[in-house]
Amino acid sequence: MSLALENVGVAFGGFQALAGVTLAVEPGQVMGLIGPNGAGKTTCVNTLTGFQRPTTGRVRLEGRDVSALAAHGFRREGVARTFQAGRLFGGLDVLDNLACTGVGLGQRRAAAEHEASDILGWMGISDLESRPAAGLPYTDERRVAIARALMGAPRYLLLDEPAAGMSEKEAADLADLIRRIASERGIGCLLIEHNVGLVLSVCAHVVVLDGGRVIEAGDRAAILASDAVREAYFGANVEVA
Ligand SMILES: Nc1ncnc2c1ncn2[C@@H]1O[C@H](COP(=O)(O)OP(=O)(O)OP(=O)(O)O)[C@@H](O)[C@H]1O
Repeated sequence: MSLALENVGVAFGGFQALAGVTLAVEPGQVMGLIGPNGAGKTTCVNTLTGFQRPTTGRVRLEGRDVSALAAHGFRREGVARTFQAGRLFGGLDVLDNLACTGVGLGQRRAAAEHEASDILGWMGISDLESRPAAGLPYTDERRVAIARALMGAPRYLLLDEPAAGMSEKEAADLADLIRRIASERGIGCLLIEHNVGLVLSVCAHVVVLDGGRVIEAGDRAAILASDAVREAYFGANVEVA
């Protein structure tokens, strides 16, 4: 069981954003995806969620070829994501932001509200229920976007830079939440982050992209020991403590 890219290439005109990328997100685990600016991380997430079609290769969900599925099809099949910007409905309160997603997934309104309330409670942010989304502080907006992605019990959750702009304490709390999403809800998570320390603290397995290619994959120790990773981030011949 996995959500996987199989030898995927993505070209934008003549520009090859991804080339021969193979990776798999497994249920109940948090996988990290790191790499310098422009490495192709967001393009990977877009391809794994139907926002971008692969030019070559395949996207597989539990073994099925879903390369041609549209984004709403991925969501209905249990693949949820968050965006770099929260993308909440500013005019609605927090509960309705979640409930709308449930209704969009085919739930009745009352069931959607019930699930929304449960998720906010599970995350410890029930106090936000009736707050208008437009007025939320940045960190709360991020947390609500994650809560909304949990509607409909997805099997996979792809998080695109969820800790951007957070303090160290807020990022540590977020790390705890992501661990709980995987361990308590059994969801397979893919975490894209510029905060490499956060990724290494949360993820058992990390994939490193550079120039649209996978240059390293492995556990924390393998990533820290990799010359290819050091070179991609800091240039050749730089010692990193
Ligand atoms: N729609 C597009 N059209 C043309 N080029 C694109 C498009 N989307 C992404 N690219 C290019 O593809 C490359 C990979 O972009 P992507 O956003 O996936 O990288 P990233 O690793 O997420 O970068 P960052 O860390 O800066 O967000 C970049 O050079 C980017 O400019």
